[in-house]
Amino acid sequence: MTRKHLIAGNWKMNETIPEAVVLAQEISNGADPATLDVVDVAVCPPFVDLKPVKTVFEFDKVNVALGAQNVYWEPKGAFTGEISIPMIKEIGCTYCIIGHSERRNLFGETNEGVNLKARALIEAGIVPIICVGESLSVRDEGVYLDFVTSQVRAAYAGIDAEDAVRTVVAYEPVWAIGTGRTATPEQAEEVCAAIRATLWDLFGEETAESMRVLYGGSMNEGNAALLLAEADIDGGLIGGAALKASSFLEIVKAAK
Ligand SMILES: O=C(CO)COP(=O)(O)O
Repeated sequence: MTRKHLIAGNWKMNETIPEAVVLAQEISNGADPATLDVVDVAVCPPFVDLKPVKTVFEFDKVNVALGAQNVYWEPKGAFTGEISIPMIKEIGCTYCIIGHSERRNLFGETNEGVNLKARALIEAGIVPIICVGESLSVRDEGVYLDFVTSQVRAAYAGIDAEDAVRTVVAYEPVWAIGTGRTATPEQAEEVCAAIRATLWDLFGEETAESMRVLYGGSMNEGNAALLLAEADIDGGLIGGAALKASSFLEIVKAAK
């Protein structure tokens, strides 16, 4: 089964609107249209940057999709400070990251919340990028496969194969995020393969084999090709290296 690679840039809490416009323009100017036909590419800027970034890509007619970094599952109402799925949909998001370890660890996001978000996004036709990954202490205890696969099972509770096929999983070991300490291709593949085995168990072979499992954590232009060559790694969720257009585009090229 050949799966189209997806390279998604998670800009995290970086880039004011003018900075975001410059970065989007650099990506747009540097992107090779032929590569964008064979690799799915998305950027996930902060909420306030979504519209300006969208405008750049639309004006340049460049095939880069837009994603949000978080969302709330209720459609509207008294939820001060939250952003709804209809809002990100209207602005043009086709992806939404959920369950990022920074949200889980710093903002109390739970497996249950991730599941509610996944279901609401699927319902709205937006692709959730469901993040899972273990901390260093969990890895050192040797129970990381159990930990990560139970995060996957919790995220997909009540979701059937027909809907699961429209989702993406991102394996992001917490110890590799922003640390420069990338998982080796073998370490990343071991967990991504275990995630796929879990998806197989939940949804059957055909669905599991057609779903994309990304790796994220200090992925850059120097290590992307080897990570992306692994059988169960279908793309990358890029943090720091996504903030420099040339690095991001090198990773996109490596995903061809
Ligand atoms: O958290 C990440 C993407 O969501 C990875 O971040 P870094 O690429 O900066 O390690």
